[in-house]
Amino acid sequence: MRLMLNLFRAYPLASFLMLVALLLSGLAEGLGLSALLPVLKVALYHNEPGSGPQEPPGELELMVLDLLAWLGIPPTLGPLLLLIVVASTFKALLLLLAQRQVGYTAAQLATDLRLAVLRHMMRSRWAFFLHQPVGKLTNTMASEAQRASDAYVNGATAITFLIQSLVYAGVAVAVSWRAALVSLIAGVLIIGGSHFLVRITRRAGRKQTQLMISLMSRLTDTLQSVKPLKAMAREELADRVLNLETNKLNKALRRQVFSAAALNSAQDLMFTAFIALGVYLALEQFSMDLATVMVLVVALGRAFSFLGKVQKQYQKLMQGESAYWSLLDTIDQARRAEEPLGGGAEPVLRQGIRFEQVDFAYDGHPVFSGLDLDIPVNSITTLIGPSGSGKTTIIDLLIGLLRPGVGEVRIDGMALDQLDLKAWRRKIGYVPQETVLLHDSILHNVTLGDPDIDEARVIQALQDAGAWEFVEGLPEGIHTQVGERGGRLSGGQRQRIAIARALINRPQLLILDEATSALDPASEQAIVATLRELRTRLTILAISHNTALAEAADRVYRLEPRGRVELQA
Ligand SMILES: Nc1ncnc2c1ncn2[C@@H]1O[C@H](COP(=O)(O)OP(=O)(O)OP(=O)(O)O)[C@@H](O)[C@H]1O
Repeated sequence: MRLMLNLFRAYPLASFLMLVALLLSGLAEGLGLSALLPVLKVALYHNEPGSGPQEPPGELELMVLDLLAWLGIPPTLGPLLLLIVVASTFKALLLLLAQRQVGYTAAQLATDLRLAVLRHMMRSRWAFFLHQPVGKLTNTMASEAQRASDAYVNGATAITFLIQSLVYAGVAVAVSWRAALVSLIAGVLIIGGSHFLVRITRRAGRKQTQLMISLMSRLTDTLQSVKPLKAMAREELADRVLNLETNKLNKALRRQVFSAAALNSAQDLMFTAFIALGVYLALEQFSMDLATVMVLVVALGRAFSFLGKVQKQYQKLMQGESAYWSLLDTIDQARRAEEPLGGGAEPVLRQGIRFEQVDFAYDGHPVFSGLDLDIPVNSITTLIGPSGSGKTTIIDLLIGLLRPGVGEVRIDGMALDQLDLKAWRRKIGYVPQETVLLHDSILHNVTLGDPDIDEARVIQALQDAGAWEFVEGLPEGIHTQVGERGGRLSGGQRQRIAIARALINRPQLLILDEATSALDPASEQAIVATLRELRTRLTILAISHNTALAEAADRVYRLEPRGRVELQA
């Protein structure tokens, strides 16, 4: 129920409207039911209501008769039945209104949660983001957000049923408070007795949330490495890894389904047995009036039935609740890891970039100490060096994704910490080591969906990246779909699209992290020629294992293991 309170606070107006509609619909339902007693008396005794042979009219009956008198309607069968129909219509309309509100809020909740996860993850520190398994994030956004939204619907439905149950119990109290009190105690005992089944579901729900996170992480990892698995005929490895997780998940699901079914059967049985006993005692032992007993059976029967439904909805709420808390926890962790975005000064790059006595370590493992580096504007600087020597780390420090432990990265003399980091990043065109294209057209892959970029600019960027020649030759040109992760293009073609993507926003600094590694010598030469031309208008920093980029560079820094850096040219 903590979840419902949380959500009521998050969506106060929607929740208030829902509750008002539910309460009014409950009142309308109660009114309809209250008219049942006089109707039965008229039908059973063919007489005026209130003049039955057995008992003087009760309070409830008098209340309905007073209402009819006030409305100027005669208390005969026709108007009484009409009153029931009108009250039911009101109830149905108000319930529909409340449920529509619940539906809107639930959909809004799922969207808000998904956006919050995405937004906070995007704003988090790079080191934090690197530790997040992709599968966990997809699971959070797809499955957990949906389960949390379903849990809200279950909670709201439980409240609807609870109100309806209270209305029926209220009518029963008005008819005979003694019978109602005994029934209430029995109801509480039945609900309390079967509550252990709800607890089983809650535990199974928590287990399901944990297992789904782990399963989805493994699944995405596996799907990303299908090619080597297939190439080496080792698909069954994936099967084995996933089998264990899915079996555990199956067990949790089985427990959930069984406890839900057990609750259903146990409740039905106990409620029916109790009502049968009640009818027997009322008619045989206490010689109660038949019409009164019939109304009591209807009112208490429905009150019990709704109370049972409250418990079942609560059980479902428990299933989904853990997904909501897990999702909030993910959001909270990302929020606490929010990346500081610098001091706010406008960055200017007219002279150059300088690393001054930079020390950097990953979790206590030093990569550099006292690193000095100069990257002058309008030139090509290339970093070379063995794998693991720290080339990518230098780039991450320059982008501001990582912070130096000691020393400064300066842009035109200004420390990166003092700059508006986002404004600095907007000046950068970045081509990563592993090119991942989106499952969309070449146009979309270059613009990344920015509607302000026109086709002419895309073609220019493709020309600058040396990609236009092959794109022009494709049947649908820039509208060609590249397939999943760009699978319909060759490695070199994908890299050139990625370079065009980096150039599209006319950056001042172009960073290429081994971006030409998949190119054949001719394509690489073409790119190098392009970079030489671009050098007149932008600053280029490249990591390369290939000689062509090193030869074209104005400066080459060779990185050695243990953080030594040598300027070669
Ligand atoms: N996120 C990380 N957490 C911990 N250690 C890391 C992390 N990223 C890199 N390292 C370590 O830091 C060192 C430098 O890594 P970096 O990726 O900068 O090297 P690189 O020169 O770019 O290598 P390559 O040429 O293979 O891409 C390596 O020893 C690496 O193991």
